[in-house]
Amino acid sequence: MSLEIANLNVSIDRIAILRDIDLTIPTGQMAGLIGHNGAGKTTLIRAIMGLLPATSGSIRFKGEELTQLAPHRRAKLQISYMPEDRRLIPELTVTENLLMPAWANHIRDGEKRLAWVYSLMPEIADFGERKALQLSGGQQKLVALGRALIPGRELILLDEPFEGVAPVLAQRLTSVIGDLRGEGLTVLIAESDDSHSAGLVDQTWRIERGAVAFGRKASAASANHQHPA
Ligand SMILES: Nc1ncnc2c1ncn2[C@@H]1O[C@H](COP(=O)(O)OP(=O)(O)OP(=O)(O)O)[C@@H](O)[C@H]1O
Repeated sequence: MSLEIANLNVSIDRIAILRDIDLTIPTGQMAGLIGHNGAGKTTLIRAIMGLLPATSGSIRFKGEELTQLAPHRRAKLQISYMPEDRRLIPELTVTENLLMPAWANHIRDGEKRLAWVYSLMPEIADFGERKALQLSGGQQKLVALGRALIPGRELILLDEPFEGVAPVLAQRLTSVIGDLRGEGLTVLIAESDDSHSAGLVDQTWRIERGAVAFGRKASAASANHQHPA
């Protein structure tokens, strides 16, 4: 079941921020959401998460109309998000930060999920006992991705995952996100340009001034996906 957004309008303080957004991501695919600063990427992600109400329109996932569901009910649909500013709890260890959504959402197999995240990113297992505040910005992005993956088994929304990250770590993030293929996850990657996501995604949606400008298939990524090397 895909993510299907239709005629979505979102206002903040009565100012229309998102206008008639139509966007679909088939299940298990990766999509890029590309737009300049202020185009509305974060607003769209927050609306999907239920952190901002829709003025009108529909967001459907797994057959459920999300606009009618409270944020904690959306979490039960195994939707999660990696915020642009990471929002780790600085005084907690990496492991504690990763397990936080499992505790908050009463996820029973949180430890198993943690082991899976550590297998995807062994480097963060190495500093699992360190406090989040001791990590570099790029390392924190890896941890924030891992934290999103603990509850996000169906749909994850990545808000500028590569922003402000040194090139080597950005490459590493790209590779980890690429490894999510075949896990059955539906993934949306917001970026100001497609420099990192172009090689990852099946399709790209462009957003300008709160409206989707166009969507297209990223044929190279689709082809790679269908015919893995
Ligand atoms: N709390 C708010 N109050 C008023 N306007 C807001 C608020 N949040 C966002 N906006 C406005 O909504 C528009 C879209 O912002 P949004 O953060 O979604 O853009 P973005 O594409 O994610 O860019 P950025 O990466 O700069 O955050 C911008 O014009 C912004 O000024």
